[in-house]
Amino acid sequence: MSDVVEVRDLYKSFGSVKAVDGISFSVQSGKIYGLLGRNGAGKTTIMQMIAAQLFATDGEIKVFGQSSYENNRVLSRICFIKESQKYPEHFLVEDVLALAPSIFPNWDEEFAYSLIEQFQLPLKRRIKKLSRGMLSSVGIVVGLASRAPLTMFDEPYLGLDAVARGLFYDRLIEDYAEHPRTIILSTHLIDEVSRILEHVLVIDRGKLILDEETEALREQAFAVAGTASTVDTFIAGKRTISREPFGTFVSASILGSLNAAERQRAVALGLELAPVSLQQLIVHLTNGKSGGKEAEAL
Ligand SMILES: Nc1ncnc2c1ncn2[C@@H]1O[C@H](COP(=O)(O)OP(=O)(O)OP(=O)(O)O)[C@@H](O)[C@H]1O
Repeated sequence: MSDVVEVRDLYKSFGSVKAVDGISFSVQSGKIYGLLGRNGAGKTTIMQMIAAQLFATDGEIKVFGQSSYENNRVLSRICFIKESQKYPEHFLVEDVLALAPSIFPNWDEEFAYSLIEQFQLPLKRRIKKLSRGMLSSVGIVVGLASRAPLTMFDEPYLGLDAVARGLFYDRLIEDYAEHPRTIILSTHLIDEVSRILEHVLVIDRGKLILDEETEALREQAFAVAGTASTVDTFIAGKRTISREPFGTFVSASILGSLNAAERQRAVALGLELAPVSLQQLIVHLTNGKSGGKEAEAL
């Protein structure tokens, strides 16, 4: 698989703030990446540098094998949907759709209009009169219908309700299956998006602290649920990430994998086994690396 983005020893400072502090990673083609981390971790700054909207203080970024700065061949293959996307003052929703084909060579107009309908966006309304959620929906429509080979969504769902977020995930995964491309999604809602992420990059205070395939991560832990005493007997001696009581029941997350005999024992004891929450696992794995409480909630 070829690399769409290669980031090597990347630094970005704003005065004394080290927003990005020596990061290296690669993004492979045809995968969905989650760029995760707490507020101020450096996610937006990294995406801005990939999209050539910000100069690095030091380090190297290659996108499709080249520098993206003032490079139209590369920039025409990137769609970057920002959290605070700005549009010209007078723009209507339909003006955004009319402009898009000149920016994105793979723009699919029919798909765009079907998304506009599904997100219930008013074509004739001024962008500046849209609600926060509607504005996010416009970004999502552009991001999806652009079909850009590298599409980056930076917290694309501010103000979006759960129904609209579900619609976004469903349309993204369906369209991605038909038109494979590389997607980087920055988000705090890890569990909500975990089903669509194939790879996670976790940033903490400007540093990359986790770079892992989602499947490999999931195999590092499991959840077990049942009556408190049975769960406690089963997890004795195992590395417990969390233990949550629900009345007389308990659900516990354990680090490590189970062999066949242990699985059989769990079933015989009447316990339920399930994959662990990605959010919980990432928080646990990153706590040690980030030095404590800071990673408690991503
Ligand atoms: N233009 C700027 N001038 C000064 N500091 C900045 C600037 N842009 C970002 N920063 C700082 O750089 C750090 C990283 O910010 P960034 O926006 O990349 O974080 P983020 O991970 O995207 O956060 P969030 O999840 O809240 O959007 C923060 O400390 C932020 O205050």
